[in-house]
Amino acid sequence: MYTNALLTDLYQLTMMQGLYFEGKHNQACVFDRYYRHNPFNGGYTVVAGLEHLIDYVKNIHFSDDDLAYLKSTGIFEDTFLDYLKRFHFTGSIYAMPEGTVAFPQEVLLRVETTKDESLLLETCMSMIMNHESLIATKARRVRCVAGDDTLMEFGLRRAQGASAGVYGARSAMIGGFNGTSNMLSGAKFGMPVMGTMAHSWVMSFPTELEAFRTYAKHYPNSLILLADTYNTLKQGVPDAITVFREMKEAGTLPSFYGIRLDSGDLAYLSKEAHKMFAAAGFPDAVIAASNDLDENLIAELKLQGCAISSWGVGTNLITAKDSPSMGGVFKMAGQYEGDKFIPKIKMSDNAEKISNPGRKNVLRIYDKTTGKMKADIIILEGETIDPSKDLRLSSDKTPWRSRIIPAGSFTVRTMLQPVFVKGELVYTPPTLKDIMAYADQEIDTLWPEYKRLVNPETMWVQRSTRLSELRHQILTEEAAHFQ
Ligand SMILES: Nc1ncnc2c1ncn2[C@@H]1O[C@H](COP(=O)(O)OP(=O)(O)OP(=O)(O)O)[C@@H](O)[C@H]1O
Ligand SMILES: O=P(O)(O)OC[C@H]1O[C@H](OP(=O)(O)OP(=O)(O)O)[C@H](O)[C@@H]1O
Ligand SMILES: O=C(O)c1cccnc1
Repeated sequence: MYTNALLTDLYQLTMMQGLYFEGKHNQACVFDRYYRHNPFNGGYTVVAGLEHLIDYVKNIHFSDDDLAYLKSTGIFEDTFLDYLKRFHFTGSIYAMPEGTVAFPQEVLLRVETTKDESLLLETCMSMIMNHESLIATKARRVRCVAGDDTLMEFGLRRAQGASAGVYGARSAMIGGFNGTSNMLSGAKFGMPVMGTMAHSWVMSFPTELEAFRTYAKHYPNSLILLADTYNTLKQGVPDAITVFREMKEAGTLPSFYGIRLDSGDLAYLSKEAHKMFAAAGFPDAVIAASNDLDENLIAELKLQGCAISSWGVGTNLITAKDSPSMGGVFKMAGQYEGDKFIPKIKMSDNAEKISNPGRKNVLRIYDKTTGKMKADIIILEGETIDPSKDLRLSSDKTPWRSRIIPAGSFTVRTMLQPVFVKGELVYTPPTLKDIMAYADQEIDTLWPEYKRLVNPETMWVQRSTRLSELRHQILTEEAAHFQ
């Protein structure tokens, strides 16, 4: 059987082999994972994927089949393959917990291990965290406009593969969805599964009314009838009312019942349907909607006064259609030469792309009274901020915008938590329920200005003075080589 050890790019393995023969594969180093822009032109990113990542790192090893395949390529030598037989993760990983809100340039995850382990992990680690954070962020944008409405993830059939569907559904929960139609996600992650019926069910019976009655007979407690197969207002809603009335008379009408609309003008149809339900004595009939929805359309439908309180969101969420990739990167921040740690940067003509050197963490500053976030400061590990002293925020990018946060008015939180230490898993992943509750609290730490869909405020993120100085010093030294 092939394993996830092969879920990587060829160049990682060729570099690993090269370093092995150069005797450098065991060199200790530090890599950071961060991203440069929030997806969807948004004001934040919701971190997700850590549980998946832990599972991947814990289990990483090369099977006999993996090794046989590597040999068959003709690229890898037996001595290196022998070494890979014993490969497992021996390093340390520090990460922001799933559900955390994060911002560009911040270290979301720091890996301290050997060169070869860092190389092997990079591709899969980036894939997992980029994908799951992207979908969790999209879902959170939907939640932010949906208020307390029910959000159902319906995307599996349009997902780009099984893994994207399964882990995407989990990420949607971290972003604030209530459930999914995806059964494997439900089974694997203990998520609530939800669903209605397809047009094919309605079309399988001589009449829509018969289709509704039969469904109600089998599923009297979960009764959302698809009302748009033929004519929503002239037939679908009246047929639904007939079934609700029959159930009410029989004393079997459940507390949660209603219809789903999947085409036409969802605002108009939902308002008309609600009026018809109310006139028939069913004012609490739920109106669910689906049809290529996303956060923008839901916001627009709400502006139009729609009577929808349950939303099925598929394609646009599971594929993150309007921002389909997250550009998170994994860059070396330093390496040990003997016992000495040498911080490193990746140079670029584009100032934004120059990486931050050193072993870093992120300190988050909250207003003590409101609990809202004020800023993030990227620090060199070990640096502290004393909340009993004034804090001066001053970015080296925009020094003229400096400001003081008065002593005693703020709290400080360290964002990266130890996950693996020297190969040992030291972190107990929270349950999905706990992650969801934490993710809700996290988004509440942002003022609405950071959450709006269009042109949100940019969170204040700066380097500490020591980090800025170190970066400047390395940049100056590197630049001197090209004078
Ligand atoms: N009131 C509305 N305002 C804005 N967009 C809407 C409104 N009602 C529906 N939409 C959206 O417009 C898009 C097109 O919907 P429409 O039902 O016209 O096309 P359709 O999906 O091709 O329908 P059908 O299944 O009948 O062919 C969908 O994304 C839908 O969610
Ligand atoms: O529109 P999305 O956000 O992607 O949500 C999922 C869609 O999948 C279903 O349609 P489909 O036409 O695949 O099947 P159906 O016959 O059940 O309507 C459902 O009715 C939604 O329209
Ligand atoms: O249960 C539903 O209504 C459903 C599930 C998947 C896709 N579309 C709709």
